[in-house]
Amino acid sequence: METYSKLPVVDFASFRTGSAEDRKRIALEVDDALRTAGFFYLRNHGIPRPKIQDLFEKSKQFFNLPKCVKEKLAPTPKSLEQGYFGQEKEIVRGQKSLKESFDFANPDDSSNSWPAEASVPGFRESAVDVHQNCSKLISELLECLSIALQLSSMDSLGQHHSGSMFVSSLLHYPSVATRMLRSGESTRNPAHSDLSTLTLLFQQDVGGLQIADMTSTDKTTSAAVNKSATFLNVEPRSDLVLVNAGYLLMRWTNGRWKSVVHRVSFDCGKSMEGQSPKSVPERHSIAFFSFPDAETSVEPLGTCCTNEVPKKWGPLNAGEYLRRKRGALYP
Ligand SMILES: O=C(O)CCC(=O)C(=O)O
Ligand SMILES: [Fe+2]
Repeated sequence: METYSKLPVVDFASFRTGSAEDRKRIALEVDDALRTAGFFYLRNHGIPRPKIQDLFEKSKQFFNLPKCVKEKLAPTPKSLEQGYFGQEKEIVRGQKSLKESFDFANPDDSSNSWPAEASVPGFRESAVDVHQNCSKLISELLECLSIALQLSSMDSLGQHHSGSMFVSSLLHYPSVATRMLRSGESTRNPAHSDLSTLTLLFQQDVGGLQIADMTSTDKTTSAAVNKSATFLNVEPRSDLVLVNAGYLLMRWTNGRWKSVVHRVSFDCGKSMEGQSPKSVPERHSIAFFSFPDAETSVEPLGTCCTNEVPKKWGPLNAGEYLRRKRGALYP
């Protein structure tokens, strides 16, 4: 039987309350985790668990609504990334993913579309509350990253993240026949790396997330990594939040921090005992993606460029990059 791999666990408690040395130590731990695994679990992240559990409950009620009700919330061309995405709507390298999601942005964003209050009472309130808590955690994490990168407060990463481009995504992977996933006929979430600077991921007790061991391959594109790398099974931890670096943060740090390819399949790390081997149980997760403000020019930071590792990329306009990438994902 396969097992779960060990991911770094960083305790964030003393980042808020500790001394300057405590903050520096935590920044170094995060730096190390992002240089190696690209992913880490955060303990004492400060978001109350009941709030997350409540949103998982509301999310389940939402996905249980009739398809025709959910589809009324499909994004319009104007609100490209917000609303309901039905199963098989996302196409990556010609492969359809067996998942549905509901995405929303900054609570003030007029392009958000919400279900009628009576259909899932308290859904919007719970979602906005968690979104705001995640935004606050992102600000603290960016402060921590800026310490690791030795950036002055004027140049800190937080300066470019007002929250106007943050997106929350409620995800549901319905139960599916095991054979469909094993044969590669279908996928739950195809191998990809995130576009974000940082991503937060909340899980319950159904796993399935797999992360590429980037030391096992010399490939870099998601498709090639998917074929050639060893994938590590992530143990789902409902008490911790999973944090990872996306493409924009990798580019900003001149490759110092890895944007690691990952995918969702069935939970290989879990004993199949007591489960029906014919199907894999449904999985719910909540992802929060932080992006820099649209006008930001993302260019490798001076503190990340050396003679040994010269600047690898030129400037990239964050807003244009996102528009281009999202347009390709949801044609
Ligand atoms: O649902 C998950 O566990 C992962 C989701 C993910 O990787 C994504 O939406 O980018
Ligand atoms: Fe992802």
